[in-house]
Amino acid sequence: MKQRELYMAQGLQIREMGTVETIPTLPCESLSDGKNTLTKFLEGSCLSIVVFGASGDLAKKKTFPALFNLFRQGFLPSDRVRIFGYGRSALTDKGLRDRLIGYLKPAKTDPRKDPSSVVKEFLDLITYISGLYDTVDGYLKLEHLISQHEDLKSGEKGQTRRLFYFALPPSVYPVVCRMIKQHCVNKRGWMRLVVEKPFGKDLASSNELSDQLGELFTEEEIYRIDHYLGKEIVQNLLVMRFANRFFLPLWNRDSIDNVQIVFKEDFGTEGRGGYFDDYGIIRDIIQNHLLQVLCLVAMEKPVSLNPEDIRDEKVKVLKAIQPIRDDEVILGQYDGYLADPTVPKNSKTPTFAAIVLRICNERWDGVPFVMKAGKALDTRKAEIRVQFKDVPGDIFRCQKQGRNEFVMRLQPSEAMYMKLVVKQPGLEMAAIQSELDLSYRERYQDIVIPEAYERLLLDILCGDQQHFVRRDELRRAWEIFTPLLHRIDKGEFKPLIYPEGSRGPPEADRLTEGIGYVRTYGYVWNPPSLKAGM
Ligand SMILES: NC(=O)C1=CN([C@@H]2O[C@H](COP(=O)(O)OP(=O)(O)OC[C@H]3O[C@@H](n4cnc5c(N)ncnc54)[C@H](OP(=O)(O)O)[C@@H]3O)[C@@H](O)[C@H]2O)C=CC1
Ligand SMILES: O=C1O[C@H](COP(=O)(O)O)[C@@H](O)[C@H](O)[C@H]1O
Repeated sequence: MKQRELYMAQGLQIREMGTVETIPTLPCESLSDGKNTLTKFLEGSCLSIVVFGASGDLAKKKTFPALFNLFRQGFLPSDRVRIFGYGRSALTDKGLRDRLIGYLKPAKTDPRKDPSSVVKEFLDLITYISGLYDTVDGYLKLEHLISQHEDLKSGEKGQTRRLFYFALPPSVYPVVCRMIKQHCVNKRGWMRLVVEKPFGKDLASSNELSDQLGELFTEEEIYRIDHYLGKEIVQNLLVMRFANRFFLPLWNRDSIDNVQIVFKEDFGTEGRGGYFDDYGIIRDIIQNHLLQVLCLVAMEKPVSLNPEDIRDEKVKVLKAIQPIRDDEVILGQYDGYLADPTVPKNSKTPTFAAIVLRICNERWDGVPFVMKAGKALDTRKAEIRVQFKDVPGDIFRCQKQGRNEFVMRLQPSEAMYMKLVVKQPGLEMAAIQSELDLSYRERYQDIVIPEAYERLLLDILCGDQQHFVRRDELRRAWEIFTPLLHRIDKGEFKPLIYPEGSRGPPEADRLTEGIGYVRTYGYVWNPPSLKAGM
């Protein structure tokens, strides 16, 4: 059972006419076929979680905090779970725990009296193993400690579960996989491997990595994590699109003019310049996070909620994407990027890109999808903006007001809102633009939205691969971008320099206007959820 099912079990909080009322929810089928229930999950056998690269940035900022959140909600019972951090760094258990403590935030609503005791209980579950990735010793020690834990909790013959999380640079994946296969295979239950993006640098390297992993482990054992698939609004796309009658006839080329999928960060590479410069914004954000979002925006209705049926539909969208046109690519690099000491002085790596993707199928032919991502821009946000066509026979002359738009804001402050034209209140018969707003912070005041990693880790424990990238999806995603990436790598496209804190190169705005996007002028809506302190 997932957090959403827990909410259902508890009864939704609804607010009406200023009152708060709890209504029992109607019996509701699990949102995903074959998903394990909480009972089944909690009754599960003993669990060992191994975090490779435990000393690193991702581990401390995302992996361990997500595990902590699952722990404090009761998903990782301390009588069955042990967490092993593994890395080359010479750390002790205490050394690792001290590193993590500042990143573990007990929720204000935690039922336990002393939040620091929850943190301590969690930290006590962690053992650190210092070892190399390519030699046997560390893995033998790891296997010994896991087996010891399993024997203690499950007896010598009981079922066990092993989860290996790769918070590591992908270059190390193959050797770690080989070592796990040789020394740490679970002979008494399942084992699952979680690998982080980037899965390769281009089609060839990604295929090679997939082959290397595929020789050792089955597709069912490999979870390619893309944390955008764990974000609330991204998970809502499927429900929003296919459970609402009024979207069904509109969601196509007849009504939609263009779609923008945008990622902006208001800070630069911040010490990750060494990694970033090798990859650039297309490999870091567009080829994975934004493309996954595009799939969910554009795919056909799957025949069921079975993860394979959903991923089949995503692959079909990817297969229908046309080669990228040179005149539909704008690259940028922020002024100041080269000042990062970890970035080579003559780097031409793009920190900004706007790219038009075109899907050649019956639903989307002629509708441009603009993928825009950049670092060191004017704001931090990620959103999907669907712009509708002009109303034919415009008797109110409302086209001057701007077009209908449906915006899904992934962050900050999750929201979905519709920009539409209404009568200006008053005596005059005038049309003005307004909005219908579902700001999550206002609407779901008592609900804490889970972090993406927390949700995805729970999916892994439940064996649900719906929100993970399948091998054929990955291959097709690289096929789309590899020709462009190779030409960028050869220096055939030069990034335009843009000031830090700006919207990016003005050429990108001209590109979006060129493909038909009409900006709304004279009216800026400031959603309440953004005013409230983000
Ligand atoms: N940081 C982030 O915000 C995000 C990261 N990712 C992905 O997660 C993975 C880990 O990222 P992150 O934690 O930032 O990476 P780090 O650079 O912090 O590396 C993690 C750990 O891996 C070990 N390591 C680093 N370089 C090497 C190397 N060349 N050979 C062997 N071991 C090495 C180090 O541990 P030790 O020396 O102790 O062994 C290090 O602490 C990467 O694939 C990254 O792309 C994905 C999304 C976001
Ligand atoms: O994968 C990555 O994502 C982060 C942005 O994640 P978000 O959840 O904060 O939107 C980005 O900063 C990083 O460069 C990239 O590797």
